[in-house]
Amino acid sequence: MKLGRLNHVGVATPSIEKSIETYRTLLGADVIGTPFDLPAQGVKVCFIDAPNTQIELIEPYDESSPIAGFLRKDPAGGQHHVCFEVPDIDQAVAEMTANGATILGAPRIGAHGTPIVFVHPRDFGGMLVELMETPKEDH
Ligand SMILES: CC[C@H](C(=O)O)C(=O)SCCNC(=O)CCNC(=O)[C@H](O)C(C)(C)COP(=O)(O)OP(=O)(O)OC[C@H]1O[C@@H](n2cnc3c(N)ncnc32)[C@H](O)[C@@H]1OP(=O)(O)O
Ligand SMILES: [Co+2]
Repeated sequence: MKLGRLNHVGVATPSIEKSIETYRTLLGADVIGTPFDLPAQGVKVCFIDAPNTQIELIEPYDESSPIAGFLRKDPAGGQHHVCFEVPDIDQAVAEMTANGATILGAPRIGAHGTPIVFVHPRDFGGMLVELMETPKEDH
């Protein structure tokens, strides 16, 4: 398995619109596209651009969303996960599992249209890690 770039930092928010305003006003940041829903993942998503990575703003799609649970603990939201790219998600899952990591569920399609998985926070000292297969055009 080869660790790829830091694709994004996931930031939970109760309001993507308000967070966009904050990133624009305080950081002069650009928004990539417009917010979009990922019902299967329970989130509304919008990416903030940065030169070498992105901020992934994530808002609960509904009350069953993992982000709704996160906001119940931290109503203002905050840093939720980091996402690293890997060349082959299945190989990464197999190797990490063999090394004792707890992979949360089977790979599914994430916000960039490629397979993703999450690794339990306890494997990384309390940090939720997402692995995302590098888009083919970026190989
Ligand atoms: C997929 C679309 C998009 C993309 O990039 O493509 C996204 O990134 S969507 C992101 C939203 N989706 C997910 O987060 C899916 C993975 N998350 C989960 O499976 C759960 O949220 C899980 C397992 C991390 C926690 O769920 P659980 O119901 O167990 O929540 P608890 O509140 O009971 O927490 C248990 C334990 O984990 C700690 N925890 C929870 N969330 C986080 C977090 N974001 N970062 C770090 N730690 C977290 C929580 O504090 C508890 O710790 P404990 O020591 O047991 O008190
Ligand atoms: Co993510």
